[in-house]
Amino acid sequence: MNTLIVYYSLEGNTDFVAKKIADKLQADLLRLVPVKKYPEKGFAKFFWGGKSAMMAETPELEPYSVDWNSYEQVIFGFPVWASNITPPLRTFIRDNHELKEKRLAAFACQSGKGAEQAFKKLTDTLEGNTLTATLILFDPKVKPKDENEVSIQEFCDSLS
Ligand SMILES: Cc1cc2nc3c(=O)[nH]c(=O)nc-3n(C[C@H](O)[C@H](O)[C@H](O)COP(=O)(O)O)c2cc1C
Repeated sequence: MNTLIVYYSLEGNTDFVAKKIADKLQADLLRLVPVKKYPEKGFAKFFWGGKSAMMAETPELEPYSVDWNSYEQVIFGFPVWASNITPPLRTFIRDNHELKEKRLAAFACQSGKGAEQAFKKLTDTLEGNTLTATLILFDPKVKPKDENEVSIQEFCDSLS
């Protein structure tokens, strides 16, 4: 199934997983980049990112293009922020109503908890569409584990 992986990553964990999934499924990658970058370090990172997620902001994105006729399936990837999806993904979903017609799945990276809640909030943005599969990983780039490889493979198997 022709698949597009749409993701945002601040610190590389989601990017790490997105590339693994793309490799296994022969999927294309679209990394979302906000025009105004989020701080990457210290208190400012948690403060501005957390606030933006809690307020369900929709930041402007750097230009991208998607040929929607080419894809039957879209996989969203995001880091959990304040038990929510990351704002750049919210912008993408708002701007691409073609998603209503696609098979959708999602994976989330987190350091503690909140992914289940974030998936519920993600589903709320999907105009009645649902997620066929979800995957949660714990800081997979900085804390690599064999079990992550297994769960990534199972996720991909359930989608192909
Ligand atoms: C602003 C902000 C808010 C976060 N909120 C949560 C949270 O609610 N729950 C959690 O488990 N991790 C939280 N994290 C940690 C990230 O979700 C986690 O480190 C993730 O693996 C980072 O992915 P990335 O490297 O692709 O950015 C937060 C990180 C940031 C920067």
